[in-house]
Amino acid sequence: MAHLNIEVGLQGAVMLEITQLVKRYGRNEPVLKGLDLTVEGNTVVAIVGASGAGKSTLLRCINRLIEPSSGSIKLNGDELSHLRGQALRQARRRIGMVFQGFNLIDRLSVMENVLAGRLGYVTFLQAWRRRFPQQDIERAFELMERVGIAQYANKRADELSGGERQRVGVVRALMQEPDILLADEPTASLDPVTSEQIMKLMRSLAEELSLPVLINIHNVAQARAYTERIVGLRHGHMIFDGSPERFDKAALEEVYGGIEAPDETMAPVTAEDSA
Ligand SMILES: Nc1ncnc2c1ncn2[C@@H]1O[C@H](COP(=O)(O)OP(=O)(O)OP(=O)(O)O)[C@@H](O)[C@H]1O
Repeated sequence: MAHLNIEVGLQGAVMLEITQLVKRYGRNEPVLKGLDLTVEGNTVVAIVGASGAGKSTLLRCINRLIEPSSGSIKLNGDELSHLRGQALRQARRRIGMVFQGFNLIDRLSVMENVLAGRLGYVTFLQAWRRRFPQQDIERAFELMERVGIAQYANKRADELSGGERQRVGVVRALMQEPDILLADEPTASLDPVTSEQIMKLMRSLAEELSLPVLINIHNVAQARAYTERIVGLRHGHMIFDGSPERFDKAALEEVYGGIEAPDETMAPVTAEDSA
């Protein structure tokens, strides 16, 4: 597969800066309790933690699917946490999202699903008539070629395997020309081999497109093998932030509190895995 040489986002390194982020649902105890996180350049960051630690809440605050209770979220210096209406829609297209369940429209073709990533850029009429600019179609083919799904462009999305569907999800997110990619358990619905292929793909794309990627992931072995930085959440606090090499058994136990930390999640990082 060819490597990409597509300019995405702004010139220079992208920076996400989260300061003292708090999220409370209703009157409950906060789920995120004053989180600070800065991500730059093309770093691939794994967010790990036991179920309920606040991983999805963090990603949803960043792309503003939910409203942060307080704190600041800046993307390339622009404050996202208070945006509304048109400004929020414009900010959202700078944030690509990849989902565990792929979130494709089954009855539409792969190409139509991919072009959905451009909906934030075209007029209502263009979208309704499915008249996308030629350059969008060319970019779609280039990205589909890169991830190995160009031959399925005219197939219905529900005719593809899980791994192929997730590649469609990744391309759709990249069609937004995002400044950052967020992935919420992107491999949890896939078999182990396909999961590793998707992790490897996201890592390569981060490098090729100079895109920071934040991945919520339960599989610690994959986090260690395919990301450059691990952030561990526990009860809404960040209790680990470091390289995969530093994420040892003690760190694992601290993050997971002694639960959900089976031995196989400590599989060693190999050179081949990290390629
Ligand atoms: N919409 C909501 N309303 C109320 N509470 C919520 C809502 N969404 C999440 N929560 C609660 O917030 C806490 C953190 O949830 P979150 O989904 O962020 O955790 P997570 O680390 O992503 O877990 P998992 O790995 O199981 O997806 C949980 O206790 C959850 O029940």
